[in-house]
Amino acid sequence: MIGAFVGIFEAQFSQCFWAHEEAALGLWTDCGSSLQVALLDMNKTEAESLMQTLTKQYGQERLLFLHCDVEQEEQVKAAFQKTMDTFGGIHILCNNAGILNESTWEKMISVNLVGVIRATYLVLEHMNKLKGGQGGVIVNTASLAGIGPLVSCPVYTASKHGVVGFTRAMSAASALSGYGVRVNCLCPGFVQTGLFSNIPARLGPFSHLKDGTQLLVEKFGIVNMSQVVEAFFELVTDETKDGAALLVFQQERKYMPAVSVTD
Ligand SMILES: NC(=O)c1ccc[n+]([C@@H]2O[C@H](COP(=O)([O-])OP(=O)(O)OC[C@H]3O[C@@H](n4cnc5c(N)ncnc54)[C@H](O)[C@@H]3O)[C@@H](O)[C@H]2O)c1
Ligand SMILES: CCCCC[C@H](O)CC\C=C/C=C/C=C/[C@@H](O)[C@@H](O)CCCC(=O)O
Repeated sequence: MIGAFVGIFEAQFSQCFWAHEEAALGLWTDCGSSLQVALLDMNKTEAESLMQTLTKQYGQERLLFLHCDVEQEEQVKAAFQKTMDTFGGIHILCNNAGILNESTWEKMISVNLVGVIRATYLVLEHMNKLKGGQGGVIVNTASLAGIGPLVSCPVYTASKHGVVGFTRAMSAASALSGYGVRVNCLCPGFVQTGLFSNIPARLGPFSHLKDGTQLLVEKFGIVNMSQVVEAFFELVTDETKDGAALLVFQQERKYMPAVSVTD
């Protein structure tokens, strides 16, 4: 799991993650009797606090924290190899790392989109059945802004549209190639996390559009983190879901049908 500390996954991690353990373990024959988790993130401070909590609940042998910057190929490669060496396999990858700052838009593309592509290609070296892997599932955290434009965040919107498009194409490429790896994406609405704080400062040249964004927040409301984690597990455990974009609203979650140019 990448970028899973502060924010969406951190708060609900233990309650939801282990509640779905049996369903997740049932997907692969080589998983052993318990779910093991590698938490990769560049935020070591937050990691240490979460790891202490999880270790008390689930034991050190099932958890691994690895400092990893998704912008750095060698760090991602090393983190996946360490995970393989420690746990013997990788069956689920969640590409969750993401940032929002329209002033540093190249970095946002590098983390939010290029980082997802990089981690996907590197994990396939271990997951892909054609390379000796056991298959698996990849869930990329996109956003509702990956489906419809968030006017005040044009490049964030582009990065998330890219994640949705990459997910759908990678899913089809994997299926047609026989990799045995499903690829889905999560599209949550607004969630109260670090990324959602101090919004005007994050809008850069579009800070004058902050009021419109606030109206959108009031219109859509705030999604609870547990709703996002539950949606994540639906994409992991439902083997019929491949190339899916699951939208998570405050009151419901629903799938966004793929659009074809011949529709
Ligand atoms: N908060 C929302 O309203 C919302 C809604 C929809 C989607 N999302 C997406 O959810 C994901 C998680 O964001 P969040 O809201 O929890 O924000 P957050 O800032 O609380 O968490 C983001 C996590 O990603 C990590 N990260 C950032 N850059 C990284 C890098 N280069 N390498 C490795 N880790 C890195 C951070 O350390 C942090 O742990 C992001 O992809 C975000 O775009 C957020
Ligand atoms: C500034 C906060 C950024 C948070 C980014 C997160 O990824 C959450 C994005 C959440 C919602 C995005 C909604 C986008 C909606 C638009 O595409 C458009 O459909 C809105 C039209 C609404 C209306 O009818 O007025």
